[in-house]
Amino acid sequence: MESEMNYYKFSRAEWANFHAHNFASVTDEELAQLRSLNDVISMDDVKTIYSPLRHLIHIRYKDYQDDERTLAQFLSLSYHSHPFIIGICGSVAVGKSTTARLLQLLLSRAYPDRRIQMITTDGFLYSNAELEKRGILDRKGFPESYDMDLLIHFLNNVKNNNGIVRAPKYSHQIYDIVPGEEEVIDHPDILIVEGINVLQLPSQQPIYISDYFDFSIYVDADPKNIEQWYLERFGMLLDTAFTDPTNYYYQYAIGNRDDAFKMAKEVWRDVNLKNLNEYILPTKNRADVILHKTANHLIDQVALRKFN
Ligand SMILES: Nc1ncnc2c1ncn2[C@@H]1O[C@H](COP(=O)(O)OP(=O)(O)O)[C@@H](O)[C@H]1O
Ligand SMILES: CC(C)(COP(=O)(O)O)[C@@H](O)C(=O)NCCC(=O)O
Repeated sequence: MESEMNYYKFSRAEWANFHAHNFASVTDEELAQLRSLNDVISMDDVKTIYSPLRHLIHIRYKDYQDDERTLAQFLSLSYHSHPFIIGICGSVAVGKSTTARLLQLLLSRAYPDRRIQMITTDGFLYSNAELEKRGILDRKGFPESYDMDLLIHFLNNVKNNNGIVRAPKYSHQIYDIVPGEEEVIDHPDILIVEGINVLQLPSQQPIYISDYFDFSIYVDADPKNIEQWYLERFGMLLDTAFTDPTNYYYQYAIGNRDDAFKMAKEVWRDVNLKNLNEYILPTKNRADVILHKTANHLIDQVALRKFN
């Protein structure tokens, strides 16, 4: 069966036609703020791909608010808005956090009086010490390496406006949860949640995390390209680790570079690619929108879900 039969598919050029001219655009200066590591998102991508995407999100956000008002009326309750939650899914190193940051900026520009926050599910990974205790340190990123209970409670608290909501913080530099630091989510109107697991249906819980998402995006690409982006990011992590012995990559940074890359290639093959094929890719068809990237992160196709 064709895996994406429930989607309209558009080439880059076709999708660009849905550009919304009345939306504020971002400046080069603001784009420069977005660049993480080797990130080179172009203005053309913003206009061609992200501007129509933002317009679509605007429509869905409006529908969501209308639905909430209608339900409040039906229940004879006074209307209180609940955060609109956007999920961004895809492989390790496919560009989820970059997409999330870009959307956060675009939505902040579109709704200057609204609070748009973002978070990654990396913070819900068990600490390395806990992974080691469970004997699953080599399974980082796989479903069992996340505290899904904590993630569901986090989403439930945010959705229900239960005060300021805190979450643990993960750092790629120390390759672990950062002790004593936390992410603070303070009554957002829109929350963007990015992570490899946002569309997964965990077997243990009666509630799915996807129940909390009002719009979802899957970032897709050929695994060969993703491997290259993973290795490029690894190279950049090495370059920044030289001067910092507390950095997880320090030993690799001061050692033989070829050996370091050999290790990274093995980790890609044995951990992240495996995780992609077994647990991440099968969730692609739950997304509202699939952004397909080709070489150099160029988005060449956009798929839009037809029926829910
Ligand atoms: N649109 C883009 N253009 C150029 N580089 C990008 C783009 N998106 C991501 N990257 C780069 O690819 C790598 C992985 O991106 P990242 O956002 O960290 O992925 P993820 O959050 O999915 O792990 C990073 O080095 C990042 O700078
Ligand atoms: C923390 C992660 C699970 C999540 O990755 P992200 O999507 O943030 O790139 C991943 O970066 C990771 O550490 N995977 C385990 C194998 C490895 O790359 O070291």
